[in-house]
Amino acid sequence: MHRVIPLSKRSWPESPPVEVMDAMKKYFGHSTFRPRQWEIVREVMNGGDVLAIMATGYGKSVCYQLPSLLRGDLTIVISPLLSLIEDQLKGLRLNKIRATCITGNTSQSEREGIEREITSRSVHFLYLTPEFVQNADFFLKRIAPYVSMVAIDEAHCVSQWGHDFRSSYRQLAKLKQLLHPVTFLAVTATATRNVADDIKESLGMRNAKEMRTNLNRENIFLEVKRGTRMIDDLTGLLKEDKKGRHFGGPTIIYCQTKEVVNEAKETLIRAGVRVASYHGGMTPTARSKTHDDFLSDRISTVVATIAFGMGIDKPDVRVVIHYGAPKNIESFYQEIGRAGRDGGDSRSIVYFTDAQITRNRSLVAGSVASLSEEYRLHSQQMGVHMEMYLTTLKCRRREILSHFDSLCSSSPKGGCCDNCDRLMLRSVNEETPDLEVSAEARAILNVIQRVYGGRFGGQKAIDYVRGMSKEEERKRRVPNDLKETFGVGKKRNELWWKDLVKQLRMKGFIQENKVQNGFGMVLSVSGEGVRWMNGKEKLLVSATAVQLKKRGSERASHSTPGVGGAWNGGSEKRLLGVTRIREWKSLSDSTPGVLPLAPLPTPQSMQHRLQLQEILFEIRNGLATKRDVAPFHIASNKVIEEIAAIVPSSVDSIASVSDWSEERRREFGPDFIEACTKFAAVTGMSMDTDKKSQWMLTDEQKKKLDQLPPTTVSTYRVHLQTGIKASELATMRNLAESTVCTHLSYCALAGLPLHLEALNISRDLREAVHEEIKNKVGRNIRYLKAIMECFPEGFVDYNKLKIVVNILEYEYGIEGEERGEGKGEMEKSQEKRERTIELPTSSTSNGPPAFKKKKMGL
Ligand SMILES: Nc1ncnc2c1ncn2[C@@H]1O[C@H](COP(=O)(O)OP(=O)(O)OP(=O)(O)O)[C@@H](O)[C@H]1O
Repeated sequence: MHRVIPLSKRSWPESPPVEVMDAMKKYFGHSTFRPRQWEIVREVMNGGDVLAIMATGYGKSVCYQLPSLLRGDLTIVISPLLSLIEDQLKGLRLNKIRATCITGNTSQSEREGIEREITSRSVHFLYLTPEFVQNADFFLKRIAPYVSMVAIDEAHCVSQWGHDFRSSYRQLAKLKQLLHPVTFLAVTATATRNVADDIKESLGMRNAKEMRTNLNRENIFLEVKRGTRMIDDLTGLLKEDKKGRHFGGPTIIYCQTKEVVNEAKETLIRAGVRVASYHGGMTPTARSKTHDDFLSDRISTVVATIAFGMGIDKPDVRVVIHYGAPKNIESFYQEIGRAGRDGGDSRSIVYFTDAQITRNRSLVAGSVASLSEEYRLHSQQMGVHMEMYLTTLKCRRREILSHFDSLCSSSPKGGCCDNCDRLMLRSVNEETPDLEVSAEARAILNVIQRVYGGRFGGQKAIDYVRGMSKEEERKRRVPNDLKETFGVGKKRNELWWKDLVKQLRMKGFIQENKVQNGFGMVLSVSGEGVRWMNGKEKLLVSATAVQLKKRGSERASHSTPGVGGAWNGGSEKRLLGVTRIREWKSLSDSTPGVLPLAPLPTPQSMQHRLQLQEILFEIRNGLATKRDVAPFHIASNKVIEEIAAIVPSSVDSIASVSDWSEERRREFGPDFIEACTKFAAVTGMSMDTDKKSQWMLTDEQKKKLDQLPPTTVSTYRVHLQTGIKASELATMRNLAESTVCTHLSYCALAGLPLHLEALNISRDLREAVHEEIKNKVGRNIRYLKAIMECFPEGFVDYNKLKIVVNILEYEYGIEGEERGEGKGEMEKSQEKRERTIELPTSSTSNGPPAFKKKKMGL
């Protein structure tokens, strides 16, 4: 054990000192902190309580484990699930860190043993369930002198505002008294303003610092599809290779009921997928087998109810499918957050039907009926945001992020969602415009509330404003002002009004209430709706397809700049002119500024690298079985890929592998080194290739690369090192060819050099595209389709076109940006471009999709 430094005796500096960085490298293998991690660690080590709201898979464990490792004292970790606790303990023990747990299954004698370990200061982490804490006052008082911190994982469970309320979490505040003095660190990925305030209040940490990271999980691509037949929907996503049929990597499929779980499992078994199920109707042993088989890659897919939510800690889940409309946006964010915790590209796909949305609404209305108004509205809001996510034609990512932070300051980037992709590949601006509906909204709200008294569904109110004869009788019985409302909306069709009612419900102006002792729901106007009705504020909604139909002439003109929700900059994005302001350099150009690359690997050496990777994966899996842990506990996929690239011959050359702790490197490194040495002897592969020596970029180029999303960086790294074709690159990255080409187009826009020959992009093609842009589309490069239509079929495809257009944008600049003549001006223009990459302004596929800060309410 380390020496114990009493809590108050040391003040930790703003930048992590060397000993902290050494511990980070030693225990976690990380060379840097992610933003806010050190701030959080520092604050709790200086004795302050913290509520940390960090994206799923961001690295909360570092925050609550590092303090005890540095100070050599004891942290109690409260964790909601036994499976999570077991996973954490396995990971810590492999690092030779003393950690233990007490759960309902711990015997009295085991508890006494643990207490002895604590009092002899030979344990760093004690994991407890909140249920255990409820009845353990005497035990906790006895160990109090040894505890310096309490970490509360999944802290949103404290709050009734949240999606996963656990009453036992509310008892945790007593730990402050029982263990006094003690620091609290509460961590969660899902806390809105209300939830955050409630957590602090309920845990008695009113003075806690609240620290938030960006919640955007940009490595998860978001897609939504209409559900059809299960067999078609699910099997249509399958891929086949030597590992059999799978969804492109470890996959979780969430279903709403265990019946659907079983049906999906049977469907996939018949399709040849290695799959198992997980739901509340199974025995704990059967559930635990599914969990273990999934962690150990014996099965590729788990079909589960949401019971499989927080408990899964597998870093390389590539796909999360929701088969059926999810109920609320907060649980949904947690569930899709199971994907891509290793930072790799991942997908979230939802299949839904309208009937499922209606059923969910009815369930929520039923379950919240007994709650107070504020909780009821919040619960309904979580459902409304989910519905908006499913049905929006705009960016889905923004829809999620704005639920947690209405002032969200993150700007979604490329590889974002199906809607952004759709909007990229268009020939005119098809962004849905905002529509002013103040008069119509006031009319229908008035009718719902005053004509029908909140006792009917929406149909009667719609018929009333449309002046339908079946509701005429009603007109005679209402005050005069309401008589006039009869028929005011007859110019709009029924679907138009239905969409408006839905929009008002989504805005929170209309509330749905379940019919008592019956089926269906009735509508009333919420307090917020009444406030708006009585005010003078205008109401803008994002027009639906039906609402647009009525506005044919307006529709043609809605490509006017400025109209169009989140999308930036109207319909035009014109190349500056015909003179290059700077030259974009290919890797084959021997122009100064691009350093020569190390010789590119031959196809044979690439083949060898892949073979070695497979051998190393096998070794890892063998070690995991022997140790009864999951393969990722031994080494992550990324670590294996790095080792296969280095081909180490000694412990020294394995030292540069990142995110691999010292203890793991020491213990498992020799097995991998031995395999590499044998393989190199047979194949003649060169050994000890320092991965860094393959980075031939200038410092300035590296800086630009750092500003791009991590998935783009990974694609670029492989492209740079291998110079292989886009199709091969896609296979290697396990991505679609269009995705890797989009990544490369971002690099081109950032001025980073590419292997253009490998991508089959000639100078002639670049010039031909430039000519057409100048002559036929008025230098407007916003819509790729319009450019594509200038060429005969088959001349160029979208993948090449998006790269070429971005090269041209880099070389010629964009109207409205400064055009520099001298060096200083050029640099200014360059700086501006760098900002563009951070906060992209393009809405076509020639750059990451753009989001207008103002429109996002940023
Ligand atoms: N500073 C860092 N540098 C590199 N990788 C990091 C860093 N911090 C954490 N990670 C990696 O991030 C991944 C997720 O970490 P961790 O399990 O702590 O996430 P989490 O926030 O608890 O996730 P969840 O919300 O899903 O429970 C791990 O693979 C971890 O190694």
